[in-house]
Amino acid sequence: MKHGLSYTVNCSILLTELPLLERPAAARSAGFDAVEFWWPFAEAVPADAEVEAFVKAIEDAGVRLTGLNLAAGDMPAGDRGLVSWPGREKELRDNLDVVAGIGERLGCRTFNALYGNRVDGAAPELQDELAVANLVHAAKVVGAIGGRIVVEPVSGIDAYPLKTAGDAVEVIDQVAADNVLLLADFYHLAVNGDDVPAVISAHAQRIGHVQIADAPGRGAPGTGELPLDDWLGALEAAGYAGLVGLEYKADGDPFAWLRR
Ligand SMILES: O=C(O)C(=O)CO
Repeated sequence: MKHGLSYTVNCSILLTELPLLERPAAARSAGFDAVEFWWPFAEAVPADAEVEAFVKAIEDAGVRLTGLNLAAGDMPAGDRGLVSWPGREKELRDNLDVVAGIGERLGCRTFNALYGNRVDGAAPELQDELAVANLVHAAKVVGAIGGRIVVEPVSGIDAYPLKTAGDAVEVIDQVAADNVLLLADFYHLAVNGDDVPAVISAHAQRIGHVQIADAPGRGAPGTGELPLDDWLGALEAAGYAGLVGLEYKADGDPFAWLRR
């Protein structure tokens, strides 16, 4: 390893052979003390009992919840966030209250606000204005518990407008809140053709979270061609001291590469 950064297991993409609530304990058994999740409920505002079961699963597993995505719509159907989606403002705000409640109870302070896809019939400029207003609000809500919002460029969905770190930083600049930072997912950035070493040099101070997967294929490190270890070393040397989210797909033992 060319870095000393610690990992957090993304339990929405890993360990998916298990029911969601069993994944934190499986991450713990595999030797990790930190997990992160995409929004783990079908609804933006789930029933109290569902929230209780989720909180209990994390607490009982003895892991920390280190990251949580805001509700993002129907992810399997291709939705990637509500932040710029006209007409879903109330749902997003209601969701944020639940998110902050979970964050407060579990000590989670990093929240991924997926931007949302371009919507047919909506003017992109108006979607972008709405996104900035929603992110200002989100920053206030999670700021009240000492939290931060991270904004993520994503690959694989043409309609998702934030492709590069520069696209996300442009939005973050407009929000102009200290607790809104870049989520640098090296897989998404590389697949979208971004220059990851240049992103690290230009934006290391504004990176609030990092995630990794190899490309092509979004598999574990070593299954593709990305120099992830070099990039993490460069990121650490540039001052990043946060966690690295393991956000890849895996068959068999998902953590074998860490023991090699
Ligand atoms: O949708 C994805 O691929 C993500 O990384 C969401 O956080």
